[in-house]
Amino acid sequence: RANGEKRVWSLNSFDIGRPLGKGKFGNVYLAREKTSKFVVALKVLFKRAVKENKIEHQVTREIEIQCSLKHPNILRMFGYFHDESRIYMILEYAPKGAVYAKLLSSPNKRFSEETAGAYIGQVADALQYCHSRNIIHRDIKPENLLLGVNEEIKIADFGWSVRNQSDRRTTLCGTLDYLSPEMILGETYDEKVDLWSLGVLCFEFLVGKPPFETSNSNNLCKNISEGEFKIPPYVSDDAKDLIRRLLVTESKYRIALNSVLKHPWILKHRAGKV
Ligand SMILES: O=C(O)Cn1ncc2ncnc(NCCc3cnc(NC(=O)Nc4cccc(Cl)c4)s3)c21
Repeated sequence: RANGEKRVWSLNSFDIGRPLGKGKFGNVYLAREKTSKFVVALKVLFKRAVKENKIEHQVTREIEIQCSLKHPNILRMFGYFHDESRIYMILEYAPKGAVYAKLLSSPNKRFSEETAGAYIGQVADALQYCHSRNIIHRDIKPENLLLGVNEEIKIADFGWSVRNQSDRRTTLCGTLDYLSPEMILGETYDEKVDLWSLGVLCFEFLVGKPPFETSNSNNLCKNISEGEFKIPPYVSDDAKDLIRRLLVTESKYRIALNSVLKHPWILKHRAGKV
């Protein structure tokens, strides 16, 4: 809209297409806005499920945060609306789907150094943008990364993002693999938790599994808080160096994002090396 006034949306503004993904709180559908023919992804959340899980505050915070973010590597949220039983998020459509699916279908279930380097550089770019706005994502993992029309990374699902204060009230669900030591230990934390997750993501892209994976979960917490991990020999020395600078248990010693963006391994695989 020219003067940016908030348009009021409703379900009959859209033609609904095939389901794109299924979630615990509701599904995502391909959709097309009737007048503009603009294609979007429509995430539907059931109000009852949101209420039962006491995550209304997370949904409102996500909408507030994601509508304010505009970056090529962050999935846009164009708006939202609700009816008596559901909340709808109007999202940018990522035509090349989930990074997670691409990782599973890659040879040896891992990416080449070129692909991994390009993706990690784009995630670092998007995180630098978020942190400059005092926003911590807190849930960086392959499941929350999508791919745009040119295979560019789109960080999605700010359901766990917060403004920069430690908010330990929300019990974290889903995989613990990506949790930083300070979060595991319930200490106060800051945006450096995203750096830890970036290190876990880099490891998983290059190795095909997260660094602290073990059979039973209490060892997992021990391994994470002690930061013990082994990087296989086929990983390049540059990539090993970056992983080791990100997976540092003491958060204040983790490499800063602007140094990540200047790291030799990232510069080598940056598209166009801008
Ligand atoms: O592979 C897929 O995911 C399917 N897919 N394929 C293409 C594609 N293009 C765009 N979006 C897709 N999926 C939606 C991604 C999301 C973005 N933002 C979200 N936010 C959210 O879920 N919030 C939320 C949920 C439950 C509770 C709470 Cl508190 C908050 S989900 C797409």
